Amino acid sequence: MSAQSPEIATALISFTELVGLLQRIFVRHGTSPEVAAILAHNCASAERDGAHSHGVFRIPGYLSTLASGWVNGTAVPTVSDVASGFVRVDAGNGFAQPALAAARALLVSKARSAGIALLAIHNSHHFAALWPDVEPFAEEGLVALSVVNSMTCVVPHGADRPLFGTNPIAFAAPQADGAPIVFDLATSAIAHGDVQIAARKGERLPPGMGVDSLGQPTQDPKAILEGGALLPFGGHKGSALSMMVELLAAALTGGNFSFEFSWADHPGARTPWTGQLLIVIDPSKTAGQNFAERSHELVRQMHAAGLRRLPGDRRHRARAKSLETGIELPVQELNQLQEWAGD
Ligand SMILES: NC(=O)C1=CN([C@@H]2O[C@H](COP(=O)(O)OP(=O)(O)OC[C@H]3O[C@@H](n4cnc5c(N)ncnc54)[C@H](OP(=O)(O)O)[C@@H]3O)[C@@H](O)[C@H]2O)C=CC1
Ligand SMILES: O=C(O)C1=NCCCC1
Repeated sequence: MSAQSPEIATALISFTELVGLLQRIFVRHGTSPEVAAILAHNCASAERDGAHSHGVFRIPGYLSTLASGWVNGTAVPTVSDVASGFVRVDAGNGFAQPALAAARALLVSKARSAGIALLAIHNSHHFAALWPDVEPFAEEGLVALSVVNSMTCVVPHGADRPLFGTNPIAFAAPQADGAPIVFDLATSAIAHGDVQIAARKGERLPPGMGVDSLGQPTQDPKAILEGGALLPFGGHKGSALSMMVELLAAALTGGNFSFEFSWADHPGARTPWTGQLLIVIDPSKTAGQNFAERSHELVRQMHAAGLRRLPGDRRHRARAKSLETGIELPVQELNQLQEWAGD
């Protein structure tokens, strides 16, 4: 997540301008205006927060995927109110974020009345950071947890070949007198996007991230991308969490496991066709209005214990800077975006 290197010419663009630019790109490449608005906001938010592996870096992957016919950019999600605390969405082979948007009001009203509600999305593609899916719930005083599975590229701990996806887990909780507490982490030692960025920059990875095509440990990102694989974070522990993500995001939703789809017939396709699960809790039903105070107290004690950085702090710093001065993009990248938008 490093800043742009000084020798690359950069330009500044406001968050609103970037959202508009990305929106025009998506529409021009085959999405509906509604889908474009959601994806553009998501992608620009990642760039604004310095989450570069899931910001504008992802645009070529979105466009080649749309061009391949693998994903339906105009899909209209089908929301089913299946049980008191359970909402199901068929994303119609479209993106996961519009499916979440379509079910959001029902999910929140169920969580507020029952105390907890679950959203199961299937037949969906998630190509983005996961924190934008949970953070807004915490801004409304709710606790949210989400998991999504991706594509086979991680060797389960103790196995011989890749099976799991990079399978992130994101969590958000409200905090009194502070931004929501949010973390979002891949269950692989490193996100696939960061391996691609390292390969593009010609950088080596730290040890313990992946293996080459012969299963030997490697720090070369290209060896991981070209026939190699990633490892779970924390050995058997991350592997167990990744397995849990496969179960919750795929088996429980009706989506594909990370190993159950293939891009072979759709050259250019990059988006995982899987599932996503969200659990939303209204803490006022369990801990009373006290929850946000309690989470603040935890943060206070963590700081008192010497903690300098909480998950989310780096993003919030990047966000504040982006909103103050604009989002910094390499000029070449900005020109390319404008060309794709037909500007
Ligand atoms: N859609 C998909 O299928 C997939 C998406 N992804 C996305 O990739 C992104 C990157 O994932 P990943 O590489 O695992 O993320 P990181 O390892 O960069 O960060 C994971 C979490 O830990 C926090 N953190 C990082 N360093 C520290 C530190 N020193 N002290 C305290 N907290 C820290 C981060 O906060 P902060 O953000 O503030 O740095 C973040 O919440 C995620 O947004 C994820 O959703 C990953 C896999 C698949
Ligand atoms: O960075 C990753 O890992 C992924 N991001 C988007 C979807 C595929 C996996």
